[in-house]
Amino acid sequence: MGEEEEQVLRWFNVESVPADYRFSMENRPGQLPIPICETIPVIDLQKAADSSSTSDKLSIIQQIIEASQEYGLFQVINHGVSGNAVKELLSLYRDFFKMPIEDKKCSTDNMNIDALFGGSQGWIYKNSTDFAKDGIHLWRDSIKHNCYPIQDSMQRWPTKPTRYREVLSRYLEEMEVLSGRILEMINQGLGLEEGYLREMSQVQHLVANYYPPCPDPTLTLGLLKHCDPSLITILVQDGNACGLQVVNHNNGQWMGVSPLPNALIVNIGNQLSIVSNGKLKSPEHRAVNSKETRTSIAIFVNPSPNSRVEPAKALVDEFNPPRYSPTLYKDFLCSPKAYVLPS
Ligand SMILES: O=C(O)CCC(=O)C(=O)O
Ligand SMILES: [Fe+2]
Repeated sequence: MGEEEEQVLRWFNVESVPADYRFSMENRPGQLPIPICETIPVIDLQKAADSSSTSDKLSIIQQIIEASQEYGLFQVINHGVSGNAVKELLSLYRDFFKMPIEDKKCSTDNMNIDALFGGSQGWIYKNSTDFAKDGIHLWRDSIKHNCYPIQDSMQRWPTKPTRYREVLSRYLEEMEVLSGRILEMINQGLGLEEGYLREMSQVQHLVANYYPPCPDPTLTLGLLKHCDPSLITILVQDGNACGLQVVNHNNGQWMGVSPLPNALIVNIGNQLSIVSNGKLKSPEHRAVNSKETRTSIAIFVNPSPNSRVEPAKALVDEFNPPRYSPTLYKDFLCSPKAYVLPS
């Protein structure tokens, strides 16, 4: 089937938003675009590279900690991830989502959360028709799978497009380096013992989100309000549309995150909020649609399934009692707490 012919058959190829994609008045974005928050920090990591001075490094650490306290989110530039690896990754998912649905679905039935823990499952592909909140669908397709360890998990990734494994593994190797650097800086900024976050953070999983053009984005949502169940999430986005929004925790208003070319977005997840005993914020965020296609690829850097997640002892004393009780990460991920603000 030619691409044009296939496009005609695709679920989003409609002139107006079908009733079962229209969110209620209180959940839909309503007015769009909403203002971009210009004060979300854009941090230049070049200055934290090995050859830079100690005071430059400390200043970057300070910026990361402040951004994580104030917004729970920041962008990084000069992050060391090869521009070519990013370009190839974006092109890969552009091609992946264009494929016919039979090629995107995993042939293994009964996919579940095990897929994220390297179980025997493959990947989870969701078409917009699979999603429903109160009978309303998200304007999004997505694929999700485990990425750790890269070489093993790769055997269970898609094989179409044929370059899938090669392109993604290259990007993930770079993500391991970048996430290690960022976590190390957060570790230092929080005053945790050396390697504390690195040790608890080896597992990665991936979610790629495809938000097709939408005839009326004021009515629909790409992703509902949530927090990430990770330690940190590193997100790359394709397209110029402003799709990611975060809640301003001072006034509860939505703010747009600027789609900066060549930047990566770093998002503090619930696990890091818990480990830091609430010092770092895990932001509530959502994805809105636009008239243009937008794709985002999120790498979730997680604790291993059997690790016990709790406030770090170094951050707890009689004046700062632990705000969260210990939970095994795999239990947390399957609980209703996984995607909401930690309490
Ligand atoms: O598409 C986006 O910008 C947000 C993606 C996201 O929040 C997620 O995958 O958890
Ligand atoms: Fe998210």
